[in-house]
Amino acid sequence: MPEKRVLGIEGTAWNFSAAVFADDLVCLHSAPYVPPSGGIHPREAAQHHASVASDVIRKALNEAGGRIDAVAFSIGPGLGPSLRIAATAARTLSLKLGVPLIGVNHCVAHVEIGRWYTKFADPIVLYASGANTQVLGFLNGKYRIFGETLDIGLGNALDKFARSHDLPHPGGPIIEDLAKTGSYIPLPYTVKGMDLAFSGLMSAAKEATMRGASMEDVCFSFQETAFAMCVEVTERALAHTGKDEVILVGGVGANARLQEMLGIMCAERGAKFMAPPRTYMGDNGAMIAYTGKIMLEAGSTIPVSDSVVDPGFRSDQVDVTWRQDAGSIFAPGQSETAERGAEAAADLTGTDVIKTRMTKGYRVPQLDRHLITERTRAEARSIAAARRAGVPVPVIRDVTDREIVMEKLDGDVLKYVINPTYAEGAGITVGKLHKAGIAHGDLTTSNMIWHNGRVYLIDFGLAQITGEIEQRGVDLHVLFQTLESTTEDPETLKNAFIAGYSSVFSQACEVIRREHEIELRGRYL
Ligand SMILES: C[C@@H](O)[C@H](NC(=O)OP(=O)(O)OC[C@H]1O[C@@H](n2cnc3c(N)ncnc32)[C@H](O)[C@@H]1O)C(=O)O
Ligand SMILES: [Fe+2]
Repeated sequence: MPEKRVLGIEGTAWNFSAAVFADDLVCLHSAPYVPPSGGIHPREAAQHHASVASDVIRKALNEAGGRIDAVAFSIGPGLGPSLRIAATAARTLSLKLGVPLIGVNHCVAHVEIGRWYTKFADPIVLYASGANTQVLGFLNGKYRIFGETLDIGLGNALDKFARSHDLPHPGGPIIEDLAKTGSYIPLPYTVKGMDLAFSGLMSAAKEATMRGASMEDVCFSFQETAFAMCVEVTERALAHTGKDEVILVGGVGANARLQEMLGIMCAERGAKFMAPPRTYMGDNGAMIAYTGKIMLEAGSTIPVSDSVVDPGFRSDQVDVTWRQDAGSIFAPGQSETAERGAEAAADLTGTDVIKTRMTKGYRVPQLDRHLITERTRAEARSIAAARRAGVPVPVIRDVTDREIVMEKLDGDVLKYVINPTYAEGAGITVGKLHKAGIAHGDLTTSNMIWHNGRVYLIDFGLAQITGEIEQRGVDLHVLFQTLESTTEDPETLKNAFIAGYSSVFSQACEVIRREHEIELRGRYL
């Protein structure tokens, strides 16, 4: 049987693009919209798309020649007016040619073109684009989001900063160029568990230039800070899932420094790293054509009546019908004598645990030193405070610049053995912690140990002593995301956790409400 040929149409934002995979040839044609001034204007972008659509599509079809078996298009997420132009073109062609229609999730298409190019079967994906920044991994039929931006996408943060200095859109590539001759100045580094935030960094970058720092230095430091945040979260997802491949996709992925940093992180961990070339990195029709093709082979077509665009369509909502594998879930059991997490190594050979924070070759030395010392100190302070408040945590014996010596706990790590009883126990422990005014900052099941009938918390490296509801909400959000991305029945476990949490903490309702808000905020808007 000849290979299926699918026309893919992309038009979510700045690029109107169409492609067909025809045997070994990728017939790809694009017409980018370049705003005359300022950022992307949704209505103008849509007008641009409407004016180039038939020409771009005709070119791709002509080059491919012959039959087309289906028409695929980006159904979301993206800018409403632009999405509708591409959808209308796709519906019209599907009816005219009498072939099925396929609605492709744009984010998942970024992932799939990356998998196609790299041939990596089950990678952790850093997807960094204008509107989105997510760390994804496949598990049981869905791409799970391990971490994502809680405010704006990394590309938008770079573009907005560039625009505030009257640089043309898109700012990302210009910043990359300016950064080449810059030096490091400290800017805010925001990682909350597995999630990221960029708007504070962008504002601080603007302020730094207003105070007289050079554009080169600020661009360099903006990149170093933002990219280190992304790489850190990617490494956390690798450590948590035990996967051993990483790919980088999305427009910001074209950045050579980001590629270099991910490459260094992977080399240090013994993982494989690859990124597709620029053509397939930013928005393009080939990613829709390819994803459309594998969706067609899996039977995932839609009637025209179901082809309404969804500007808020999330990557984790997609049923990945075309992957038969389960996706690996957990790191294989670690050794009895040493454990290596994303940022620290624990020596378990003695009667105590010695936790040492590791230098990361992907970070500039100043940032590396700063993060290591800060986190070691903060961790020791928070563990001591938690202990005083009666929260189950290990006893601390000694602290240096990068080392903490603490009591060794025998027991099961919840990541491997979670059940409703343990989840309720986790709720009680976290409730006590939050009541004591401490937010953990990295509340995953890897950091919980069932010991003597209670859940003990470890790894306070990102903890904060704070009265804020927000930080507690982020804690629950990180935990719930972990349960969703790594367990079969997250709802039961969440409910058990909430029961325990509410039994010891009077502000539980307020925090749970805030967690819902945070989840909504993380969505593409
Ligand atoms: C929903 C969809 O419309 C959206 N697409 C999107 O944002 O376009 P994409 O082509 O994936 O990414 C564009 C972003 O990628 C940035 N970019 C491009 N080249 C860059 C470079 N060399 N360094 C840094 N950023 C770069 C641009 O500044 C811009 O912010 C998305 O995937 O979120
Ligand atoms: Fe995109």
